[in-house]
Amino acid sequence: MEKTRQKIGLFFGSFNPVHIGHLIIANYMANFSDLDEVWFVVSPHNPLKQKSSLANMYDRLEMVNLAIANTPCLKASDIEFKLPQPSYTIDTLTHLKEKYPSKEFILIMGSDNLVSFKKWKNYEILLRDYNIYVYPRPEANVEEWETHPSITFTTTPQMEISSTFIRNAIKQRKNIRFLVPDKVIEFIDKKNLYS
Ligand SMILES: Nc1ncnc2c1ncn2[C@@H]1O[C@H](COP(=O)(O)OP(=O)(O)OP(=O)(O)O)[C@@H](O)[C@H]1O
Ligand SMILES: O=C(O)c1ccc[n+]([C@@H]2O[C@H](COP(=O)([O-])O)[C@@H](O)[C@H]2O)c1
Repeated sequence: MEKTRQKIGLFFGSFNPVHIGHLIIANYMANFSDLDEVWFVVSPHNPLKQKSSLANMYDRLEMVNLAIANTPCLKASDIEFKLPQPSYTIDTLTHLKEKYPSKEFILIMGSDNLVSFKKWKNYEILLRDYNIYVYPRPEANVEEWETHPSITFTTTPQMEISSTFIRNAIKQRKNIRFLVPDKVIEFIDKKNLYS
């Protein structure tokens, strides 16, 4: 019997650091959609973001790995570490498609990303060649994309925190337990990150 292509959802981010907002989305998509796996693609440098208070990419990758340990449907990818920076999603997807020809890659993004999507490099090609699963984020007006054939809107539980909030909380010596997995907190403490 012919095996269907494995469907991989790609969740791109700085993960500076990874938090339960990211983890809830990734695990939900891997379990409650037609995706087989979700890969966290750690971006060394987001083309639309400032570099200040950005932890080293290897530390960010390690924090993702600690967070998803023992969860086979979730993986971390360092594919962008070897590509020219800043990392443009279209280039990463082209590279992944060549490296894993038997897999189908689907982009996962929050509706907030869709609002600024026209600023992304070659966004028309992205839409032509890939499917995108969009999950809801607050106050994002995505009306113009609602009937696009490459875009599927999903429902996911929402947890409104951000890495910025976590970094600020650490700076103010607040307790971030339950917002970030314990193993990641231990790593942040050990490496003295964001303080
Ligand atoms: N609480 C959350 N729930 C769902 N998605 C989120 C949440 N926080 C961030 N995301 C999304 O996850 C992806 C990766 O996020 P990123 O690493 O930039 O984290 P962030 O929390 O938005 O970071 P920062 O506060 O540093 O800008 C982005 O597409 C972002 O929109
Ligand atoms: O390819 C682009 O032009 C592009 C522009 C902005 C963002 N991205 C990707 O989207 C990811 C999430 O973006 P953000 O701003 O929500 O953190 C980021 O890590 C990049 O991989 C990609």
